[in-house]
Amino acid sequence: MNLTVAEYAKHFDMALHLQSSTEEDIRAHARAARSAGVAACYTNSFWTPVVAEELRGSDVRVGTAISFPYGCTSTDMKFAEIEEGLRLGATAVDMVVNIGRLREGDDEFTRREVEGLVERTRGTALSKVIFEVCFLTDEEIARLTRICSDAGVDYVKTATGSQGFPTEAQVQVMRDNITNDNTKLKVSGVPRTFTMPATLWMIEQLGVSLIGTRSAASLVQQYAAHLGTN
Ligand SMILES: O=C[C@H](O)COP(=O)(O)O
Repeated sequence: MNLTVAEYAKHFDMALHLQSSTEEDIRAHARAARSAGVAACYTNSFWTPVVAEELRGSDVRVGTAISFPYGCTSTDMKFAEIEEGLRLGATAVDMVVNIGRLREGDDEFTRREVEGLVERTRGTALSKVIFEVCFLTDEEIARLTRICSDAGVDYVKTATGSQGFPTEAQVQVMRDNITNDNTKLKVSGVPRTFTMPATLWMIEQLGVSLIGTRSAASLVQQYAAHLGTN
C-alpha cells in the first residue's frame, strides 16, 4: 500500500479515556494528536470544549465518547449527551450501544438508539457505534453490524478498551456484515502493546479504516522512523 506518514496517521483515532486525567493531561493529549496529524482526538464528553479549543484550525476531528464505557445510560441521556457534544464542537461521535438490550434480542430498541445517533450527527459529525464484542456472540455481532450499516452509521467500532480485546475473527464478522459502502470499520480495544507492523496488517489485510488507541502518536512516530530506514 506504501502509505505516507500523513496517510498512515489518518488511520488513527487517538483516545484518552482515563478517570484520573486533569485538564493539562487532556491538553497535552490534544496537542500530541494535532502534532501527529491523526484523524481524530477522543476524550470523554466532559473534555470536549478543551479538545475543541486545542484543535481549532487543524484538520484533526474533535471526538467525543457517549455513554462511555458501559452504554447503559438512558436513550434520552445519550441523545442529550450527543447534542451537547455537537454544540461544544465535536465533529466525531462514538456511542456505546446498550449491550443488554441487544443480547435480549430487542432490535427495535437498538435501532432507535443507532438511528438517533445518525439523525443527530448527519452533516455535522462522523457517527461511530461501539459494540464491546467480548460480550457478544458472532450472531449478535453480525446483527448489530447490519443494524448500524442499514441505519447509515459511518463506522462500526469493536470495543471501548475498558473490557476484553476483540479477536481477528470478530473483526471479520463485522467486516462481512457491513451492508453498504458508506459504513467502515474501526478497531479499538486492542492490546496496548500492539506493534506498528500489526497496525499495517490491520489496514492492508483486514480492511480496517480506523484504529482507536491511546498509542496513536507513538505508532505514527514508529512508522516515520520505519520509512526513514527503508
Ligand atoms: O475508544 C476507545 C479507545 O480507542 C481505546 O484506546 P485504548 O485501548 O488505548 O484505551
